Amino acid sequence: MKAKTMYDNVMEQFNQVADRIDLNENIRKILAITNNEIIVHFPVKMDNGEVKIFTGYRVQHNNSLGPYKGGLRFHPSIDVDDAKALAMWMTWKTSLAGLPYGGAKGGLQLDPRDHSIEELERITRRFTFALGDSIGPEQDIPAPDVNTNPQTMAWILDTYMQTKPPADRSKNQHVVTGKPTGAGGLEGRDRATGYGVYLTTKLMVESKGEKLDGKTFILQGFGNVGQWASRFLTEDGAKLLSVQDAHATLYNKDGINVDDLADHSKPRKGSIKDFEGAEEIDPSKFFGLECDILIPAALGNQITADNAGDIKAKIVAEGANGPTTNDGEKILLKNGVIIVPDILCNSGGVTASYFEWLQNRSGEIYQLDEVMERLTKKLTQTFRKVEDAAEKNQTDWRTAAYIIAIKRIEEAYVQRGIFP
Ligand SMILES: NC(=O)C1=CN([C@@H]2O[C@H](COP(=O)(O)OP(=O)(O)OC[C@H]3O[C@@H](n4cnc5c(N)ncnc54)[C@H](O)[C@@H]3O)[C@@H](O)[C@H]2O)C=CC1
Ligand SMILES: O=C(O)CCC(=O)C(=O)O
Repeated sequence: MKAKTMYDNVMEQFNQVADRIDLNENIRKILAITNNEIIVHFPVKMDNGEVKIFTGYRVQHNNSLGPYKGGLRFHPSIDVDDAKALAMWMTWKTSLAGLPYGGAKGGLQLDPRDHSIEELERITRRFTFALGDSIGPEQDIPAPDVNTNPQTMAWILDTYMQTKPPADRSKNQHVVTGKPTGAGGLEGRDRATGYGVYLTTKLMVESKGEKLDGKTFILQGFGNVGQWASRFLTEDGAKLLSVQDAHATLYNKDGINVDDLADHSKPRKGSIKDFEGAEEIDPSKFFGLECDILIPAALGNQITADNAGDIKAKIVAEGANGPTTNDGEKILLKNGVIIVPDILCNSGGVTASYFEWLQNRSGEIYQLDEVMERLTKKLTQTFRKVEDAAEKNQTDWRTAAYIIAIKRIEEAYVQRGIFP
């Protein structure tokens, strides 16, 4: 049987909740489709003079609550189906967080490790040009995701601005978020997603009447999200036993030092391989390691029916988007594992992006301490909303989060008088 894709999973999740809340039939039809699926092909000259054709995607799922919002990833596996799933998750995430945004996602089918920095800049600029006014500060606002970063956002901003008349250029700073701070970015956006993973994990541990201090965790993905999440968690007393990335799986029963591992991986294009502060183990052992908390912070479809039964952790905190398949989730829930769902767990990133967008729109500059304070308040509120909905509906946390997110969109359509 063909394995389910991320899109199959997100549709199944949506349909289950739509049935459960008896979602208005017309709104159900709208939310089941993506508004726009943009595919662009464009040529770029490589360093050796050869011209290569690249394929880029931007899928805009729904904008009933505000402009489309979501990241861009550069990865060989991204295709229109993945972008559709990731865009839908963004719609639920922004709605759950109470932000004035819809959902989008996109990216380029390439491996950045195959390109020089100069090639990546030319590719990003041509991609931006090809997207044209499909993106825009009040239309669709990209942000970093897998293998993209503040530099990528700065190239997009600069290219987009050049397509506008000189007098209008500075009005377009909020066409992307996650920019470098010198180019209008927000202090704290770099750590915001990882901070949210940390905070929601801590709140979940505490809601079980326990303390984070002394808990052990294992981490998949040591990029932006994984590094910041593990830094905050270890600073608050948790112990990092194992890290897996695309290149290696590390283990140390006495704990892995996050800053040392970050210093090791930085000059190695992000790879954790050959780190001396831990032993390298067989990657297939990772999910079955003894620990209290598992944090998937890499790609989707990692926890499946094949490995969910091995998982010893009692909490799975989804830093990644869509890391758990629906079949994997059923096994986890049956085994009493609590899942902090992606649309809650990793929503610190888009919440901070909203602060960045507001900062650019208002001409203000927010300080790091006020950003972290606002982020903490907003994430805690969202966490409590999901906790209450899980209790009230006697259901798991993902279903509870979806109920809140989808009902908010339904309410918007109904109040606008479209589908009474
Ligand atoms: N950057 C952000 O602000 C946000 C990111 N996310 C999600 O978090 C996840 C990670 O994103 P970032 O940290 O930004 O990406 P990143 O590009 O900084 O890091 C990705 C990490 O995943 C690892 N990885 C890739 N393939 C793997 C594999 N097959 N097995 C194990 N590890 C693998 C890489 O080696 C790297 O350590 C993604 O699912 C992304 O959609 C969610 C919300 C916001
Ligand atoms: O910061 C943003 O706008 C979106 C980040 C993102 O792609 C995500 O939350 O999955």
